[in-house]
Amino acid sequence: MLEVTHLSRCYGDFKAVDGVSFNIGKGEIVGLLGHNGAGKTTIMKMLSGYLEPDTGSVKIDGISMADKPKTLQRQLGYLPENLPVYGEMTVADYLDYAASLKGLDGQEKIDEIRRALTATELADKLHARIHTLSRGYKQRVGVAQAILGRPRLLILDEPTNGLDPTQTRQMRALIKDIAREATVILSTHIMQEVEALCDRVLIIHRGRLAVDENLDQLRRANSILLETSATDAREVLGRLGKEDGIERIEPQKSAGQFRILLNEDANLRSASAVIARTLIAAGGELYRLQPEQRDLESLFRQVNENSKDEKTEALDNAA
Ligand SMILES: Nc1ncnc2c1ncn2[C@@H]1O[C@H](COP(=O)(O)OP(=O)(O)OP(=O)(O)O)[C@@H](O)[C@H]1O
Repeated sequence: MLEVTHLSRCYGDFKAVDGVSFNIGKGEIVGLLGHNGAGKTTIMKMLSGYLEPDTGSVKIDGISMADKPKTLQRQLGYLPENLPVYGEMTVADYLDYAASLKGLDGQEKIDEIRRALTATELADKLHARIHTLSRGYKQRVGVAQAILGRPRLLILDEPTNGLDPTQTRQMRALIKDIAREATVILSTHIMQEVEALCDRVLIIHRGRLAVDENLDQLRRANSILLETSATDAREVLGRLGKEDGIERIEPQKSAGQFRILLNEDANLRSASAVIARTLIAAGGELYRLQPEQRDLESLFRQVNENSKDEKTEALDNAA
């Protein structure tokens, strides 16, 4: 549905986005995660056609943003990082204006504004001027304008930024609901946000795509933590091999603790059973045998550690 190829963008000499490519399928909710300044907003501005890339392309269903920006912009909804700027306008006037920009008119425009107001629970603020609204309500106005015209692609830049816990919960429920009809890409630097909402995560690090991972796959454990009295467990388990699902055994810092990496297609339960049986048969006591949980946090840490290693290597090479 969305096809992003080798997207790059500089501000002066500084490369904010560097060769980013990914595809997003229909109905996916994808989280763009990264530290402050990683390049998320710059990517989202290019996806929505508000900023031209220096190189690379953005295509929706094969149509290029560079060739048909107006056509594509009418099919997408964009919640920018900064909230609606027309503070003097009432919510009703602003949504009317935003709907016109999307090419809506007549009864269709009225129906769409009504739908957006209901979805964002804004009906009682219809005649309020935007600058008098709380941050959470302003954010809802931003989302309401983004969903006008039932966009097939929704681009949300930090949708829960500045919201209180109740508003955050409501906003997440709203996004999930919208995603039943549309593809959603949202940026955040909050890992829980991605965990709560997304099917897939793209981690941006210094303008580059460092990780593109399906969250279900990430959660699926593919390693086991073992603690045993058998300090020679490595040798004992060394008799097991790939046919038992075992890829590699890594001793940990403490004696008797091991990390066992399984083959990609290994069955966790049968591999655990084989490990337990083998150790006990060799006279070892088993204190702990548990799947290792891989999560976003460890992935995020890994990205930063890899980048530190690369920096150290570069410095070593330069010396
Ligand atoms: N208009 C601009 N002129 C110069 N530099 C810019 C401009 N916009 C962004 N940058 C720089 O580009 C880099 C990426 O910025 P961007 O806003 O895309 O990051 P981000 O991941 O969205 O950050 P945050 O999480 O803080 O919103 C940053 O170093 C930022 O200072």
